[in-house]
This record gives sequence, C-alpha cells and structure tokens, in this order.
Amino acid sequence: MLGKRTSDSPSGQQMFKQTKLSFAPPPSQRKKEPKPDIKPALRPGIQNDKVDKNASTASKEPERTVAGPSSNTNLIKNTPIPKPISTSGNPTPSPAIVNPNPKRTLRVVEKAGDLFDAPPNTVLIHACNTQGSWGGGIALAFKQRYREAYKMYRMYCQASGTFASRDGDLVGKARLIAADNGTQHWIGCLFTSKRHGRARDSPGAILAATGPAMQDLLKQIARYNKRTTRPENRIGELRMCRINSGLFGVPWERSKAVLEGIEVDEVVIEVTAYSLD
Ligand SMILES: Nc1ncnc2c1ncn2[C@@H]1O[C@H](COP(=O)(O)OP(=O)(O)OC[C@H]2O[C@H](OP(=O)(O)O)[C@H](O)[C@@H]2O)[C@@H](O)[C@H]1O
Repeated sequence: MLGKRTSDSPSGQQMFKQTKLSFAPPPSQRKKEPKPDIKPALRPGIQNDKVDKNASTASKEPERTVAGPSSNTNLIKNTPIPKPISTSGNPTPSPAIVNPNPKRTLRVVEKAGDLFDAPPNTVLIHACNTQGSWGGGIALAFKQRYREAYKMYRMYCQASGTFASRDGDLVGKARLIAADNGTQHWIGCLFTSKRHGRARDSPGAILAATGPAMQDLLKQIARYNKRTTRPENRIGELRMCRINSGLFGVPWERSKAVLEGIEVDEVVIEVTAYSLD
C-alpha cells in the first residue's frame, strides 16, 4: 500500500489519504535536512544526551546524518474506519456489525524474497539478543552488510548494561539504527531474547517480548518520521524476516500472531515478512 504524507503534521483526513508517491527529486536537486545533525545519534552514552541518560531503559530514534538518495516510499497510513454497514429496513444495525471504535492492528503481509533486496528508506527488522552479538543466522548477514550499524547495536547493548551477562533490561525494547553503507536502509533491532544460543530465552518469553519490542520500534519510526521535514528522508516501508523462527526456535506463526495483535492508533503500519523459501 502506498501513502504520502501531505504535510509535516498531517491531521484529520490527511492522515488517511492514500496516494502513490512520486516526490523523489533527481539527485542533483536533493536537499539535505535543514539542520543536519552531524552527530551519529546512535551512539548511546557518547554523543546523544537523551540516549545517554536513558540508554538502559529507553530507545531513542536516530537522526540520519546525511540526506541520501530518495525513493518512493510506502509508509502505511491509517486506513479509514469503515463506515457502518447499513442494512435496509434495520436502522439499528447489530453491534457485531457496527463497531464505532474498531481495534486497529498491525498488518503482516508475507512475501517470498530476500529481505535485503529493499528500496531506500526501508526498515529491515530482525530479532536480536541483548548481548551485542549478531553471530549467526540473518543477524550475521546484517553484520556483514552493515558494519557500522552492528557497532552501534553492540555499543548500545554495552551502554545499556546488558553486556557481560549483567541483567538486561532491553528485552521487549527496540533500536532503530541508520544503515551506514549507502543503502539508505534502516535496521530495526527487536530485542526479543536476552541471550542467544542455548541460553536464549524460552519461546514463551521471546513471544512475550516480541509485541512490546515491535511497539517500541513503531514508536521510534513514527517519531522519526514526524520530525523529519523532507519526505524523501522519511521511512517508508517496514520489512522483516520471519523473526524468532530460526536460531531462536519459535515457530513463525506464533510470532506472526503476536505481531498481528499489536494495536496501532495514529498510524497503522503494515509490515512485510520476507522469507527465502
Ligand atoms: N536474506 C534473508 N531474507 C529473508 N529471510 C531470511 C534471510 N536470511 C535468513 N532468513 C530467515 O530469517 C529467519 C530468522 O532466522 P534467524 O535464525 O536468523 O533469526 P532468529 O530471529 O530466529 O534468531 C535471532 C538470533 O539469531 C542471531 O544469531 P546469534 O544468536 O547471535 O548467533 C541473532 O543474533 C539472534 O540472537 C529465518 O526464517 C531465516 O530463514
């Protein structure tokens, strides 16, 4: 689904407007954000006061430091609340049909394909431990592709006091990291297990952490997009692998069910889960 934000602070109907994007200017005309933050705000404990103060408990979304190549984006906005179904001859439809306040939940769309084959401004989401290790599975592929992002992730884990087996409070949280390799991708780290390998959390604990972690990530993305004035810099699409289903050993359908139960309010987000099979 394609959507375009029509102003920095869309309101009312604008939030629900679905249009195909075509705002990407040619490279020569691309402008940087008016106040480019030259600080890599992803370095907790070092350059971002907010992150520094809250590194162990909160996730602060980063600033992308340079306005890079743009692309069509397809941030998923709220779908309009369906109008009540009017049944002729029945002026008072059954409450089962008319829900004045329908719950809106995350949509999970599944596709076959390589997660990394994604356009700019896409968040690539994967499940992480809180120990600072991207040692296997798709995490290792992330590490090989996004070296600096891996360092940021590792540093964040260390700054959060979870390194070296100390108690981690990152479980159930997330970290949004700007990719460093020219792809204009973002990395969405969902901390769904404290440890990894044989010491990973139980499937129940991983599932319990998955919902809050995803919600935390969605908040970070929404905050980033809200404060980013240039549409070409906004995050447009969310993609994930079948999180938790490999080395973490949790059947994908169970994680998917958790994700689909996440309530979303202001902005309804759709996430596409890619798998190679
Ligand atoms: N290019 C690609 N495109 C699309 N899907 C791809 C793909 N490549 C692989 N997949 C699939 O992606 C799913 C997740 O499977 P994974 O085993 O990776 O992740 P997980 O979430 O179960 O576990 C997390 C822990 O694994 C790591 O390694 P370490 O513990 O550090 O060693 C972390 O650090 C964590 O701790 C499986 O369906 C794979 O088929």
